[in-house]
Amino acid sequence: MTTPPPTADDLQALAEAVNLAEIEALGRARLDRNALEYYASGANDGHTLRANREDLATLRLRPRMLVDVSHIDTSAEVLGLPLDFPVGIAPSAFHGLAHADAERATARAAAAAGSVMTLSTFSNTPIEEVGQAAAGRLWFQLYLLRDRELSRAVIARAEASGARALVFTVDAPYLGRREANERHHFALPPHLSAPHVVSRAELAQVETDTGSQLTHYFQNLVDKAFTWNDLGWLRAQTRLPIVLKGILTAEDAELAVQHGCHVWVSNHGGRQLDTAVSAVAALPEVADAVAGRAEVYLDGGVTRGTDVLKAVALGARAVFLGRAALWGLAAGGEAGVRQTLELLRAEVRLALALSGKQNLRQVGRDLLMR
Ligand SMILES: Cc1cc2nc3c(=O)[nH]c(=O)nc-3n(C[C@H](O)[C@H](O)[C@H](O)COP(=O)(O)O)c2cc1C
Ligand SMILES: CCCCC(=O)C(=O)O
Repeated sequence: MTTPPPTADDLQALAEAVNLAEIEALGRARLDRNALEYYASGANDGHTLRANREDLATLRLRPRMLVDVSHIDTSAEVLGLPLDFPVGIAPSAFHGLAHADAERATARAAAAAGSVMTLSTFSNTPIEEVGQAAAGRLWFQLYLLRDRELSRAVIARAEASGARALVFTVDAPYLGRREANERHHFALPPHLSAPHVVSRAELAQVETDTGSQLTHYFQNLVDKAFTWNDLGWLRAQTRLPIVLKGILTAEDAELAVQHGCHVWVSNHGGRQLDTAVSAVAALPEVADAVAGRAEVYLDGGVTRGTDVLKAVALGARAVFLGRAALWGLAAGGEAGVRQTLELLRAEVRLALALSGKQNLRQVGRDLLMR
């Protein structure tokens, strides 16, 4: 099914939304079951999905008073790219389920907000088009395919399209079991495809009567044997910085740094190994292990300016939005993602001021209760 374009009333409701939770409700209401369950689901019982948010919310702040906060600077930098505030878009598959403009809309919103978009290997839009829309504010997420030649071709296309980093996802050799998608046989609607990896004709041949089309399709495409020893191969394919997405332990953070990579703390939005540690709970040990030798980012459960500050306090240079961006896209296309980012930017600014901080460089672990 195609999600109908947002009406004038939808866009009015979006413009009046005061927080990301309201945009989420608007976005959810516009999606059919197939799309909604795909976006919303976590693996199995959803413990990690919930823990990402709960653990962010329960961390307590230690604000300082009587600081001159008449000027607040929210700016940040990721791999040399200046950001207006420390929030980017995490890679997520299939933006075409939310809006006809799909990844182009998300990219335009990220560019307009001074953010950065990470395009998924499983996008519905070819990277060449997204690169144009992102105006230099683009990273590319790589799933390493068993077909190494196809992987090489995709990496070359990402470079040629202006991507500034390769985000290599390491937590999904197999797709976690999102049981709602299995129960209701998730499938990409016929008007959508995944142009980096597979043709619509191939997709149509995937068996769906036994579960999620996605699971079958993914399991066949992705390389499950890739290890730390193979990273040299990947390094040789690109001159872009490599970010390993899905790191949750000090041990793997150390290996990532030894292999010349940056570190993205994530449990894939609770969609992979259920009961894995929440992203924010994993962040301190990862940041300590990295010890300034590489950049550290986080995603998972970020919906508030205070969430952003807490991640920065624990060592993240920036955080990334997964579902929040998708809800915005569903609620109102480019305008919805833009509104999501602008609300969050304002919250980051206010949270800094009320914490007695003028900029992100002043945000450290002393902002948090032990
Ligand atoms: C619908 C959906 C699709 C996703 N697709 C991808 C993907 O293609 N590649 C990837 O590395 N991560 C993917 N992720 C994980 C996100 O990049 C991110 O880690 C996660 O959504 C962050 O959690 P949050 O949704 O609570 O912000 C996806 C997440 C969702 C919700
Ligand atoms: C087949 C695309 C997989 C996308 C993904 O990573 C997810 O759904 O979490």
